[in-house]
Amino acid sequence: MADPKGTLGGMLRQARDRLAACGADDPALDARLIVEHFSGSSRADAIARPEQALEASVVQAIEAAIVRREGGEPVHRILGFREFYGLKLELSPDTLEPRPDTETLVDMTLPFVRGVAAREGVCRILDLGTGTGAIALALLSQVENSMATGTDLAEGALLTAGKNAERLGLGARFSARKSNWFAEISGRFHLIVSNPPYIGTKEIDELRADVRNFDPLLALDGGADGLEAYRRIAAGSMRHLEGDGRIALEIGYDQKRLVTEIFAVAGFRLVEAGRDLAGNDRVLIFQR
Ligand SMILES: C[S@@+](CC[C@H](N)C(=O)[O-])C[C@H]1O[C@@H](n2cnc3c(N)ncnc32)[C@H](O)[C@@H]1O
Repeated sequence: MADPKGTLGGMLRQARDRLAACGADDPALDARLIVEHFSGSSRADAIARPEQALEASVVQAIEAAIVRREGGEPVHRILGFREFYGLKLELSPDTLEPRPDTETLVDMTLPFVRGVAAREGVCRILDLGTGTGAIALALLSQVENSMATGTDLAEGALLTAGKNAERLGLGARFSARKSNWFAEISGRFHLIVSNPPYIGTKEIDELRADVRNFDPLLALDGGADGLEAYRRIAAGSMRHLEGDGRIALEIGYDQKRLVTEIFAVAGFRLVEAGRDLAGNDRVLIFQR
């Protein structure tokens, strides 16, 4: 009989037990993601053929991934990709790992993007701080007559976003541009979206270790009170938004009132607010 450590089922059990012992939030899921990724197997394989033998190099790669996970590295950082809105997005050290909560922002803006695309023939989107390209690419994947510019200050993020767009067949409708918020942007857009850094500088140390140690600081640090990016985005939006355009923002759970005030001073009113999967205030949509 094959050494159970070298079989698909045995490896899954071993990975799950080790990750449970180190306190991972969801050891069964992490084990499955790691084993499937490095062995090229599927969930169905694990059910139908648990005795399937794994090559020594595959066992080694899985072992190495488990050690990284035991050390606190998030599972998607180890795999190098994360699913967002049904899209497989490559990650890099310069990109935030896109979060399921951000899908709320995509859900809430899709009807507007569809409406503009149907009415005007095209919807132009600006995604400020695009990271992996998550928000822009999700919208482009859902609405054919749309195009997006994704900006970031991190060149590594722009490279990754561009690669994601190409791999997903969205490259012709996505352009990545290095810009400090609006600094290098010209023209007007129907929709400005952003999930900017919104954690106050002093609160960064209090974040969970897996966020603090593996998401890039540039993606997290929103300045002294966490609101610096919103001030910059509010200040530039009037010049870059079409007359009947919308601004859709992800916010921290306690920032709704303050961000609404910042945009009111810049001439925008709140037209919609949404909560995330846990019921926290998470998305604000503004227009003139
Ligand atoms: C919270 S992450 C969001 C990434 C992505 N949009 C998402 O939702 O997964 C914020 C992004 O803003 C970028 N960023 C930070 N400061 C910036 C600036 N001054 N100008 C443009 N982008 C900036 C970061 O590099 C990071 O990619």
